[in-house]
Amino acid sequence: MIEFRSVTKQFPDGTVAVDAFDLAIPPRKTTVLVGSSGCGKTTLLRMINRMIDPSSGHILIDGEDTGSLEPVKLRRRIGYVMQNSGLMPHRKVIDNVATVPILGGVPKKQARDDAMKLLDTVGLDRSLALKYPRQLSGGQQQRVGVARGLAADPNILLMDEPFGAVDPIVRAELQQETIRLQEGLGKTVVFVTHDIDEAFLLGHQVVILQKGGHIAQVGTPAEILAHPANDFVASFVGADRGKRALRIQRVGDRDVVVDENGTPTGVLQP
Ligand SMILES: Nc1ncnc2c1ncn2[C@@H]1O[C@H](COP(=O)(O)OP(=O)(O)OP(=O)(O)O)[C@@H](O)[C@H]1O
Repeated sequence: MIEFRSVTKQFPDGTVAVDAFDLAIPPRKTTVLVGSSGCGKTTLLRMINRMIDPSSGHILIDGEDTGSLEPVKLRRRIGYVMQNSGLMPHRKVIDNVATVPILGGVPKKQARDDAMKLLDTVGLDRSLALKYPRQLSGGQQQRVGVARGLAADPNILLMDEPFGAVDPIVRAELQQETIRLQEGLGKTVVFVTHDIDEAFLLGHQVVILQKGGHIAQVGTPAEILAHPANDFVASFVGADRGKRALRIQRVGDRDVVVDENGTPTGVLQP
């Protein structure tokens, strides 16, 4: 469990990126922080592993105040995947994945063996291990980024717009992989996106943010769709424009579900 308790971040230039933020992030589930540009998503994510320190308030991981932990050690316990993969361009794929465990004291050979297995886990062919990041496609690089995030076998995986820069087809594949990995490995995933469809697809818990890290609504996708908390949320999820408004159409003896354009999307099961 990760808890934000009245967390505020004011940058030295006076910008208040996050203002008195409270949130409980349940373990072994995916929580998605979603909101438009500049609302404080990345700042919130980076405060979990202390890449950014809060100006006030506390972040607890399993009851332990992260402010009292050594940032470097904390970071080794928490996987981090960023947009554009953030890979080291002059290191081979295998070394990109194995570096953090080696820094953490795992013998080199074992770290490389583990890294090979992680390539399997994220659906990459082992033949890519000796290539350099620039020799891989954008989607493959993101998979390496995920493998690297998992390399220290962290309980928590932070993912900052990890699929923002890949094309829609690869993005859909990577989203499905993320669901599969989260379910299979039981990690606590905190995922940042500005895409509400991605948030609803991946999130067990979805947090809709407004500027200053203010929470507009927290809930499951179903709860948010069923009862948007206010006009901002209704607009953000598209409910005010009739988006996602499915209707039932009787066809003979069956009920067909149609979308806002009247296009059939499925058949209701008895
Ligand atoms: N180092 C910094 N110094 C000053 N202001 C900053 C700094 N980092 C972020 N900010 C400001 O804090 C606010 C929140 O930024 P943050 O990057 O957390 O937003 P975001 O929701 O992740 O945006 P995006 O989706 O564009 O990445 C913005 O107004 C941003 O300009």
